[in-house]
Amino acid sequence: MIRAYDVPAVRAAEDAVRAQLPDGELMQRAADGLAAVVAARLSEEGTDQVVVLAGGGDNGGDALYAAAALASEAAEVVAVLVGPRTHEEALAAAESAGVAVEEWRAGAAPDGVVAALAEADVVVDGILGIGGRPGLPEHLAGLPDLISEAALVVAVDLPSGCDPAGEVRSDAIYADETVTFSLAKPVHLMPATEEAVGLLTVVDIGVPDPETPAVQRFSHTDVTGLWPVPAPGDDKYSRGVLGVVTGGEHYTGAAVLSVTAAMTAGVGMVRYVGPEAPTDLLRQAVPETVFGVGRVQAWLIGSGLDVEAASEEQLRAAREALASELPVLLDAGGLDLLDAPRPAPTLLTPHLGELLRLATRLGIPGPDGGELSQETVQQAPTVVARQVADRLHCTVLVKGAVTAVVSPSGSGVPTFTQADGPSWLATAGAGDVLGGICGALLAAGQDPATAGALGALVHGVAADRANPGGPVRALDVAHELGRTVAHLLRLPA
Ligand SMILES: NC(=O)C1=CN([C@@H]2O[C@H](COP(=O)(O)OP(=O)(O)OC[C@H]3O[C@@H](n4cnc5c(N)ncnc54)[C@H](OP(=O)(O)O)[C@@H]3O)[C@@H](O)[C@H]2O)[C@@H](O)CC1
Ligand SMILES: Nc1ncnc2c1ncn2[C@@H]1O[C@H](COP(=O)(O)OP(=O)(O)O)[C@@H](O)[C@H]1O
Repeated sequence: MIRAYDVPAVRAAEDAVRAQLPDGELMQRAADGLAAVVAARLSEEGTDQVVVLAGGGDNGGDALYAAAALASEAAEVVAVLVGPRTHEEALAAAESAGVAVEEWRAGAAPDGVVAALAEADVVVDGILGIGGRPGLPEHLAGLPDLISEAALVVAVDLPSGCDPAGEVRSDAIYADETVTFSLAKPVHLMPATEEAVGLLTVVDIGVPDPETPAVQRFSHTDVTGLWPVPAPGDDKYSRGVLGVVTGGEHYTGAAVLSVTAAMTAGVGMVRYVGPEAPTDLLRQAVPETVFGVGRVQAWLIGSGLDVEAASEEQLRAAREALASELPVLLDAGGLDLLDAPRPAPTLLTPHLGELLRLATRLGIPGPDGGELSQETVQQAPTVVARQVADRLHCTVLVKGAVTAVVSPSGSGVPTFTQADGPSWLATAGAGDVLGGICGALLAAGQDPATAGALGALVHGVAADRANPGGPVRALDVAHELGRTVAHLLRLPA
């Protein structure tokens, strides 16, 4: 499990440790850890030109002390002071170690800075850390274009410009590697910001984990212990039966994809409710499917379901499921069926377009009070997802390269994010497969947040294993699930 802590919790944990240490010791540990990582990269690459960008806060202090430590490791270290102020002790240490200093506190970049950035092998981004607001300082808007394409960009704590809470996408430095100190922060794991982080390296500076994480991510080794594994006394009913209302006359394949995925992920039994075309197809493709309404432990409703054109039988089954006390997963067209909170566990699995449609239907406004836009949903997907979760008292899984599983405010459940799948997984029907996996987990008794996050993990790993490094089709991902679960269950805890 990877855990990330919000900024107030990080500051409190750091303050408690700092109070026990000599002045400046904690920052020195951070700077030494950062310098060791940069020195290792220089020696791996055989390179030696370093530019350190130092902002006005403690993040700039880390960067300048690291510059001082690197002065003996690199042929040239240039520190560029970009903040309205400078950490004076750290600057003095850098200067006395022989670091060349440039200033770029406003306006266009001075020629010396442009030249240094164009020639740099490694650029250390120490402009803003956890004290940063989203976006780069105005005069640094053009900075990313000045950094040599060939340079390795190492961010201190987080890429400058990123929202430390990871809620909002903004102009930022895109790092190849981010070196953080003892504790991961939401920025490192959230969909709006993770892409800018690159490789995350955690350097231990002796700050213990706070009690409550804000964001969590399952690792492969967490699957053992969470995945429902049958015992000798189990039968198909005790393992969980999933009722499935997916597909229709137009989207027949969605039924095959979702039911195949639920079966290969290990559900005890599937009861499918749908019209003739998907039913005929399922009889051929997944002969173990049972047809018609009956007793189930959870419902999967929606993938490939067009509510306007759905059969009477499907709509009746869906409405009865929503009125029941059973867990329900709503995907795609099924999202149109929920208007108010229900008293049982409910997991919604929209992609960004479906999230916009759903939030708009619920009357959730944009940040300016006007109508919600596609741009807002793209820039702040978890903010919108949380508003939906709060309105409907449900769990919202937002699909994407980084999939986020958001629970209602005040529920005490952290946001889960998973980034396990290759970009090849962005293919038609992949969401139907995810629905089948998460549905199987709900039927086995998992709570919606765990079912969503664990399902996303297994979905991503299966996509990779189905054809490592190359294209995959959704049905191949579904067929890979059984072997993927077996592989993950064999990993040592
Ligand atoms: N605490 C500890 O024990 C340890 C801390 N450590 C390190 O300290 C870092 C946190 O340092 P920090 O608190 O000084 O904040 P930091 O991110 O440097 O920002 C400074 C100032 O920038 C400004 N500003 C913000 N956003 C802006 C924007 N978009 N555009 C323009 N300006 C903006 C804003 O000032 P304002 O504008 O409000 O006057 C803000 O106050 C942390 O990430 C880690 O690297 C380590 O040494 C380990 C021990
Ligand atoms: N760039 C990406 N990298 C990895 N996974 C992705 C990427 N884009 C989308 N996905 C995953 O692919 C699936 C697509 O689902 P969805 O958009 O619902 O497709 P469909 O409706 O065709 O089934 C989701 O699980 C999503 O997380």
